[in-house]
Amino acid sequence: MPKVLISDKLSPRAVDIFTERGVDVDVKPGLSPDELAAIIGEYDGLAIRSATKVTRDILDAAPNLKVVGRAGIGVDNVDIPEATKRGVVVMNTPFGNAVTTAEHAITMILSLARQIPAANESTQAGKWEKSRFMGTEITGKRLGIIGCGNIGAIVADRAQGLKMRVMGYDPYLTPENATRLGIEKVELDELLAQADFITLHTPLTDGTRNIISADALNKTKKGVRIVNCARGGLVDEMALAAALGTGHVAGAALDVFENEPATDNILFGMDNVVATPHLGASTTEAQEKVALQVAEQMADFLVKGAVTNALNMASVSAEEAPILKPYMVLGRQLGSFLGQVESEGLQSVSIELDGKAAVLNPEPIVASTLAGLLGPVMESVNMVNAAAVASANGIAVSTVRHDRQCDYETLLRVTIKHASGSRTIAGTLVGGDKARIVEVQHIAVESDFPAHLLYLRNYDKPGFIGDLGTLCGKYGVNIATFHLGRRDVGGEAVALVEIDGELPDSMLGDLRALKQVVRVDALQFQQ
Ligand SMILES: NC(=O)C1=CN([C@@H]2O[C@H](COP(=O)(O)OP(=O)(O)OC[C@H]3O[C@@H](n4cnc5c(N)ncnc54)[C@H](O)[C@@H]3O)[C@@H](O)[C@H]2O)C=CC1
Ligand SMILES: O=C(O)C(=O)COP(=O)(O)O
Repeated sequence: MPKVLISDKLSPRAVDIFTERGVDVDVKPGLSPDELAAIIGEYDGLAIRSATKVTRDILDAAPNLKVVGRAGIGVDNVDIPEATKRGVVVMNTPFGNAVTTAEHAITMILSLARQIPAANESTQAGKWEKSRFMGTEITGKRLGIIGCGNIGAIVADRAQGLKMRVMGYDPYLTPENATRLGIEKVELDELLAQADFITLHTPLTDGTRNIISADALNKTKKGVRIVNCARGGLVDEMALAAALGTGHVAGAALDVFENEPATDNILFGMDNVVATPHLGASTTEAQEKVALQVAEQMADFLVKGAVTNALNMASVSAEEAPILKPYMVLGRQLGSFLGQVESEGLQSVSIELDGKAAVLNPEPIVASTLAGLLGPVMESVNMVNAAAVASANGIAVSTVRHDRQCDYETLLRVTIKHASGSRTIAGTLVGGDKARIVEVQHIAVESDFPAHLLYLRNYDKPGFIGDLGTLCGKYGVNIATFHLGRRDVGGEAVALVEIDGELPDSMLGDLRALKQVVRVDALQFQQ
């Protein structure tokens, strides 16, 4: 039974879902990095929020880890490139807390406009400072949204309800979507120059880090108010503190900080700052949704092979997973055949899909084929990282889905080009789910993918089968099945010989010495 660790505070619904779906689960929030590293080795899955940092060190200590599930949106606390290298799927729940976070941003805008937190504190202290807390109306004010994705779009909708004029900066926002969302699409400088309120809703990436820098703040309108419910690193905190100090920025509301937990920060204690402890996603409703969703996604992956909302792998739905599985196995075995025969100097691989295979989601089939192909040569290659490993090694990958008449209900052909030539193999599914070779080097020959298979290239000359049989007898190797194919009479031929057990090394030399034999490979296939 797969085993998952929940290392942050998740709704208990997650535990119920894991258990119902056949996954063992331990709940240990608040572990230090060392404590997590000490136990992560025993788990197949890790469910987190933003507190757990899934660093390279944690991944190094997690040889059995297959999936990291983020109950939430931002995954900047996960080293995704390192996870991908190790074949660990990283998934998030991209929608579950979006509404709640957008509501927090709107709350922050209103809190700033009317100085609610400071007014509350003063009033409860018995001061009644009515004239100190003069506010600003938001109706008709310009709201600049940086990042108009899920959350930004919801903020735009709610802000329009409050009669704000909304403009947005997002390089990936199409003019059509901007019109649909009622957002005036502008460049960053224009937004900075015109907005009365600026709210940030981008992920933290190299492209967005410090997007609100000292320079950007210099371009803003005097009296601007800034809201950040996205990620701490988006705003240069020193520059913001300086701009608040001079009064150029009238107020800032921050849910997220450069260093979290933020127990000490240059912005704390300033009059015009509202701060919350990364509460954007913290409502009962949102936490139920993300916990339930992450547990469903992780359990479906670990138990059924379904991939949903993965950031480093193509999606495979729970319905698709059982349909795709035999095709993925066929791809893996065909890839493995070629990878075992030709491991050096791979330049390109082409994967052709015919018949039923051509109408399926090709990405998982291609990923599985690449994993089979590269597995014999490179350590720790799997479906998650195979495409990245191929690309990192300069291997060009192409996929062709044929829409044509085909002799087989399904045909998958894998062709590799390498330093000294090319190789190709094709296979089908017998009875809908049993992988079978039907061609090697364009020579028709049929075989399953048994645990031990001898692949011989020979010349079609009398005596070959007798010599092979004699050698098998001499070494005590039992032949289970024997398949022959040839290009033409007396010409190039292929033999695929299933044997019971491993081929003795010394027999390989004797086989290669047979006069009709061009090459021999002893192949093994995962069953
Ligand atoms: N405070 C909290 O508790 C929460 C914070 N978040 C944060 O909010 C962020 C946004 O979440 P979603 O809207 O769901 O993500 P999303 O992926 O739907 O939207 C992000 C948008 O940012 C845009 N973007 C990317 N680079 C940009 C750039 N350089 N300039 C302007 N726009 C850029 C993208 O095109 C995209 O439209 C998350 O990445 C997460 O860090 C999310 C949930 C809760
Ligand atoms: O979903 C996100 O990106 C968040 O920032 C929410 O963080 P949390 O799950 O509350 O630690």
